[in-house]
Amino acid sequence: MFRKADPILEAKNVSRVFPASGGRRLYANSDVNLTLYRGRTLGIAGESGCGKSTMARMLAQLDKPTKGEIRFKGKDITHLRGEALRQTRRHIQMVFQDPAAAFSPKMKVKDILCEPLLNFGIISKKETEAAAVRLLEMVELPGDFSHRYAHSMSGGQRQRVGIARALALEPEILICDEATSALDVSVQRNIIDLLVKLQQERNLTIAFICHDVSLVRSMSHQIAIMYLGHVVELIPGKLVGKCAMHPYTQVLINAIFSLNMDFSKPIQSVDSDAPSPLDLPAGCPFQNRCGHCMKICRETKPVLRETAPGHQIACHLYR
Ligand SMILES: Nc1ncnc2c1ncn2[C@@H]1O[C@H](COP(=O)(O)OP(=O)(O)OP(=O)(O)O)[C@@H](O)[C@H]1O
Repeated sequence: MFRKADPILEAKNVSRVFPASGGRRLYANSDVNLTLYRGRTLGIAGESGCGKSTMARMLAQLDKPTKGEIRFKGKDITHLRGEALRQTRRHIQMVFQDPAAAFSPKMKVKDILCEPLLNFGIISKKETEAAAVRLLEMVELPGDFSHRYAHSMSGGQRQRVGIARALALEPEILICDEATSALDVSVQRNIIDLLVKLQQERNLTIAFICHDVSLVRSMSHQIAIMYLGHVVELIPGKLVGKCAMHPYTQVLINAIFSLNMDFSKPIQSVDSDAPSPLDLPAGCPFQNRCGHCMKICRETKPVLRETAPGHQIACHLYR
C-alpha cells in the first residue's frame, strides 16, 4: 500500500509551451499535477520526448511554467526571482545524466564539491579540504579523491561526486534526471542503492526521472507515467507490474517485464494492496484496453481519477 506523507513539492496544473516551427506551439507538459511526498521517491517514466526533463527543470526551479503553479511546502514558488529564488533552490537540487558535462575540467573534485558551500558562505576557503572529504565519505568515495579531476574518474565515481555536490547544501529534495542512464547496469544498481541509503539517512525526497520503468520501479514509492506531455497514470511503485491499467503504461511494462509476467489475463487485483478493477462507464476508451486509446490521448486532455490509495488513472470521460 502506498502511504502518503507530507506533501513537500507540488506541480499544480502545470503546462510548459515552447515555440515550434511555423508559428506553432509545442506543449512539452500539459496540465500536469504531481506531488512529491517527504521522504519518498516519485518515479517519472515515459518515452523520450514525453516531457520528463522539462518537468524536472520546473520542479527544480531551473525553468518556469507557462501556466500553473509549483508549490514548495504549500507556498507558491512559481514566480520567485533573485535572492528568494536562490534561497529556495538550495532546498531543491538536481542530479543530471552527465555530471562530467557540468563539471569544469580544470576544477579538482574538492572545488567542485565545495563551490555551493562557499557561494552560500557556509564554509571558508580553509575548510574546503575537510568538507570535501566529508562529502566524499557520504557517497562512499575515498577522501583522496578530493584532488582528482573529473576526467580521471569512472562514470559511476563521477556520478557519486555529482550526488555529493547536489547534497552539499543539505537539500530536502533531490531531482535526479536520468542520473543513472549513462552507466553500466551494475553501476546503476550501486548508484540506486546509494540514493536509497541517503534517502533513509536524511529523509530525503527524491524525484527519479528515467525512461526505463524497471529501473524507476526499483526505487520509487509511486510512479507517474508520462505520455505526450500528460501524466496518464500514477501507480504505487511495487504494484507497477501488477495493476497498471493505462494502455500506454502496459506498453512500457510489456517491453520490459515480458519474461516473467502474464499480461494476457484481465487486469484485476492480484494482491491485497492492489486496487479494485475500474468500474468504467460505457464508451470509456479504457474499456477497450488497446492501442487505439493512445490516439485518443493525443486529442483530449486526460483527467486523473483516483481508483485506490496512490493509484490514479487518466480517464477521458471524467472532466
Ligand atoms: N528549450 C526548448 N525549446 C523548444 N522545445 C523544447 C525545449 N526543451 C524541450 N523541448 C521539447 O519539449 C518536448 C519534451 O522534451 P523533454 O526534454 O522534456 O522530454 P524528455 O521526456 O525528457 O525526453 P528525453 O528522455 O529524450 O530527455 C520535446 O518535444 C522537446 O523537443
